[in-house]
Amino acid sequence: MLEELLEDLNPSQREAVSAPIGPVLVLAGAGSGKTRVLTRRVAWLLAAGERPSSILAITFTNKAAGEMAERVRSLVGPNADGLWVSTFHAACARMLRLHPELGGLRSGWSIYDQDDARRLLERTIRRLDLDTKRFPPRAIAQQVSLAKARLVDPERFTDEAEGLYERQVAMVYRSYQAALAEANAADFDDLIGLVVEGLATRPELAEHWRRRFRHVLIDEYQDANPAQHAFVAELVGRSGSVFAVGDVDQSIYAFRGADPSGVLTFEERFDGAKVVTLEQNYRSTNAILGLANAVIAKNRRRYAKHLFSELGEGTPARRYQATDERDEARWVAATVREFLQRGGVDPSEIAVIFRTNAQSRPLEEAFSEAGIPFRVVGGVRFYERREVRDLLAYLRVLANPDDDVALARILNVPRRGIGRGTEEALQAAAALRGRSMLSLLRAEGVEVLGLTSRQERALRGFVELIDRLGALASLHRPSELIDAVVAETSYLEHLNEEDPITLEGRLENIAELRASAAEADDLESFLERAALVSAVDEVMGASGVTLLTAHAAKGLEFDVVVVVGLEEGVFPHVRAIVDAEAVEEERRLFYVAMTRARTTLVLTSARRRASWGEPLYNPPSRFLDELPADLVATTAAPVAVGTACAESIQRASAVVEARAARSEWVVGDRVFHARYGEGTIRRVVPRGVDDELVIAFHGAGERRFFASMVKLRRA
Ligand SMILES: Nc1ncnc2c1ncn2[C@@H]1O[C@H](COP(=O)(O)OP(=O)(O)OP(=O)(O)O)[C@@H](O)[C@H]1O
Ligand SMILES: [Mg+2]
Repeated sequence: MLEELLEDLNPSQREAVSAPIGPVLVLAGAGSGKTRVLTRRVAWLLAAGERPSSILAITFTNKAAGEMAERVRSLVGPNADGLWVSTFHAACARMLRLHPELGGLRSGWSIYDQDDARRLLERTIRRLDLDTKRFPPRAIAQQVSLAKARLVDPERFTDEAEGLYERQVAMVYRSYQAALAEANAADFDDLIGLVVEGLATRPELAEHWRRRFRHVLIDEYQDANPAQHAFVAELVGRSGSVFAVGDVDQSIYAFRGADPSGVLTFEERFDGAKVVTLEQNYRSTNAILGLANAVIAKNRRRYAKHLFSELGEGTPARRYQATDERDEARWVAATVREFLQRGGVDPSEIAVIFRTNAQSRPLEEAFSEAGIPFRVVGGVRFYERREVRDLLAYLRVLANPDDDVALARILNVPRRGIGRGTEEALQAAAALRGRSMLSLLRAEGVEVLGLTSRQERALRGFVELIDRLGALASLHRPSELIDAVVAETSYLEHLNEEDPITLEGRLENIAELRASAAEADDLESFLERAALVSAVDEVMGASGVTLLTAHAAKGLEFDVVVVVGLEEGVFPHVRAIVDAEAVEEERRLFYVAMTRARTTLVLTSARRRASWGEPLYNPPSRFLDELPADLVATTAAPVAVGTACAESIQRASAVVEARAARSEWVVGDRVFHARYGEGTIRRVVPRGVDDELVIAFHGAGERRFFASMVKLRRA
């Protein structure tokens, strides 16, 4: 069994996987099998007789966690139950869920995501009579978050504050923490910070968790921040079983407080650490590696390493210089179309990577025009849609009556005559008495607010509504609770009144929320999952070309990668170009983007780019100059390519139309999909020249595909 787990690994990978229990660091470049080695180590520990429940494996996204858990299960079978594979945040949230007192919380506590946190900060700033123009909530949120990443609490922040402005920020930070505590809530950064503090100050609980997690494994270690390092240290101590894998060249979160030096100081942090390096890349061709290595070599702050690949020389990167961002997007769409049609590449094997989210819009338009299925990662995310947030806010109040941010959101949604004046009176009275809004109303009645009788009636009606729903909360499953909220509040009528045109889409979202709630055992675990899903988690699953930022692309791999917008001021980002260190982080980001590609790399830029005011004429990115000329093939003049593209788009559309016209599938057909297995066609929705198929798979739930792109058999 143990031997089997080492079979398809190279000698260095084996050495890492089978290292004696104790601190191990695997330092290696992109695509060298770090994630694979980490997964294998988990399986190896299990095969060596360690209990699954003694293992905590940390991944960068919830999605990666799910995949890793699945891979471990396929390696060792069902005895992986009890194993925790999750992000730092999700692991800490779960610990706090089991032991709220570890973080000074009460049971039923809420997680505040970035949007909630910003709202609460805004309220705090106003309450302190500060100007939200001088103290923009978004910027203050960033500062508070950076402080928490370094475990700097309000006291230390105050001590370190210089000048009036910083002292005022410190004051905001302090009141914000107080407001969080009052609401029995923790923001994202607190999840880590509270656990670290708890482990350091509550010996009995610390003892429990140290005994529980004998082995901690961490992927993407270079992007852990000091709070996360402290968390690991609290759990495993100086000589415990910690297995970290990382690549300093892929450190891209310094701007959020990540501390890549943690990788370099691993040997100081842990006694008797074993360090393994990997040199063979199993992902990319030598052409792609040559390009990536040449670029990253320009960074001064790094440890040089060699990467080689046995996947052949490969083809040079294709390079295209567009006239503007529309031309760029169209050329990319046409090129992608060619890969799909002639190259036979699966759409899910193609990624278009950009520096900032806003760059996706012209690409989305061009892809739609060309009839290419695509998905955008990190657009308006599911859990950020209004109707989804509204319903979640109801559930949150039911789980945690002190959750004031959620309460404020639904106080007058749907409209029930509770105006701004009432809300402000309620907030002020609650703040004055140091309790949450709902608990104040329940304890002292609506009369304490000195409102008109009409306002009182509206507010009383609201409390009764929450009490009615609250009575159901303990008896019903989360999905049924959603139904009850929708029914009791006449929420659908409210949506219809607001905007009948978007109603259908919103209903679909509610149905999706309901479906995802149906998978959860209880309200709290459902709310926890909803709060922790990140943009990156929405990467995989559906078919279609993936459009995503370089940050979101970390850890993933695709056959074809197109990196767009390679211009000074775009990539590297305009905020970075004046600062040598920031440029190095941008270069690492470009390195991450390029090394996602297995066989084909395409690099584009635009001469002119629309912006808020005047169009920008940015010179090509300095990174392009750093590429070895023999590994780049500049494509023909735009005009010629343009014509070729137009033809190929026409050809492609004809194919799509022909296929759609056949309308092969009808609702109720039973089908077989290579990846998801057997399923039934639930809906066929016309989308332009193509049909969208909604298929319910027995094993994999509901998935959507474009009829012309998905390969199905009749089952
Ligand atoms: N010994 C091996 N034999 C065959 N394939 C391998 C081997 N090691 C790794 N691979 C494959 O190489 C690819 C890259 O591996 P993996 O994703 O683990 O690399 P990584 O170092 O984590 O990359 P990144 O730095 O981008 O996160 C994967 O498809 C993996 O399955
Ligand atoms: Mg990896």
